[in-house]
Amino acid sequence: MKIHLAGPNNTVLKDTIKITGSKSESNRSLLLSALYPGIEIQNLSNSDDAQVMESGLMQKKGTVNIHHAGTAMRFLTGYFAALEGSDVILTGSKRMTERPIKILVDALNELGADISYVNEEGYPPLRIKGKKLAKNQVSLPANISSQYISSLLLIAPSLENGLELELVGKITSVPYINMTLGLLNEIGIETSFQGNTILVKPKASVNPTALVVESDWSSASYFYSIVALSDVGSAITLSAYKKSSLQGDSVLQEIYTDFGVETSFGKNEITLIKASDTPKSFIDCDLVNAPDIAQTIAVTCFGLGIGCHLTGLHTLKIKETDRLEALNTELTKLGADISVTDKTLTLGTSSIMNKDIAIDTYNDHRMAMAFAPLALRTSLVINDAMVVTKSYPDFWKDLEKLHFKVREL
Ligand SMILES: O=C(O)C1=C[C@@H](OP(=O)(O)O)[C@@H](O)[C@H](O)C1
Ligand SMILES: C=C(OP(=O)(O)O)C(=O)O
Repeated sequence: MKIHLAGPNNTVLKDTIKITGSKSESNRSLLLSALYPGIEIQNLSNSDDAQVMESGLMQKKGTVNIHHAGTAMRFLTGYFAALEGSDVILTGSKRMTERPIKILVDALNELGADISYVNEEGYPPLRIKGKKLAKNQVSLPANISSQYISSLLLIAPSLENGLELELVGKITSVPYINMTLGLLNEIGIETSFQGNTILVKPKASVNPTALVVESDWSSASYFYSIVALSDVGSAITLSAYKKSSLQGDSVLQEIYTDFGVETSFGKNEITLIKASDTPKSFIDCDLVNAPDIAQTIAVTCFGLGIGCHLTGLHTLKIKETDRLEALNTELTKLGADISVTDKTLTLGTSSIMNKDIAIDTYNDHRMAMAFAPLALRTSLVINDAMVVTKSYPDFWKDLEKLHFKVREL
């Protein structure tokens, strides 16, 4: 579906929006509840990625297709590898067959798993025959994707002797590792993370617990961008959020002060307020701990006409699409002065914004959602707009609530 998007007539925005649960917390919680009966999950994400995770966990034989969901691909690889009696082909979308998984497969096979490649070595689809994993120590490179580490950590307490992981190299996306450990701790599993070593103690069963998934901070980023591009006095309330979050993308609160957006916490909610019309003139930001908000920040800077230098982006090339190339192409179409390397993005100060440009989304939900706030400055076309269902199925409905004009073409 292709849409034409225009901003609201009144650009002082006021509304309240309930955002679905974090897909990262949801997919971890779903896996833990499959391993440990008695875990109840509240505010589960309604995203495609959580749905494929939930149905994947119910299978033990045959083909399991997780479409575009990186977390489901990586977490289910660990899950099936340690699930005695399972025999599955784990596969996904065409893009998923291009996203590397060798580091995780090598680590699991080293622990005693039986995983082989159906086609190309190092990439899905995988043939996984579940068995008891005999060893409890392994080391793996930590600079490509933290999801490999989280996958091992999630099954770790169910292994007879727990797990000791040694992380090699510079660790990327650290908050996601801490999120995994935080959830293990919430259900009573002991862990430690010191230097490059993570330890997880074994646990045969857990007490009945409710895991309350916080709403998704990466999804909140699009409203930060909308508020940044709106007029002073705008106030958008989002629920359900906690002051002490497991999600690294909650760093948005600090980053967006540079764009004049203040965050105030209420009970289970945040209000984003456009407090000032004088954003910083240049944004310098290392996003190694929060890669999923890179697209949002780059587009906010472009919308405000301010330059930026974003670093720590080396993982963006292996996500839903090569996000650095996608940003380069789409922002150039809009008139931006942009350059990218394989780990950085630089945007020059610019006042040009071409009108009615059709934004391609490359099967990447974040391309569609990151560009949408620009409708406050110019009308846009978003191609393949329903890509948003990967993490945020109600995104366009929520923009209509804010009086954006969303017209199907
Ligand atoms: O563990 C997770 O839930 C995630 C980890 C990050 O991936 P990388 O560790 O591959 O950067 C992030 O980009 C992804 O959206 C979700
Ligand atoms: C990278 C992402 O997801 P995944 O790796 O889980 O597909 C994302 O949602 O931005």
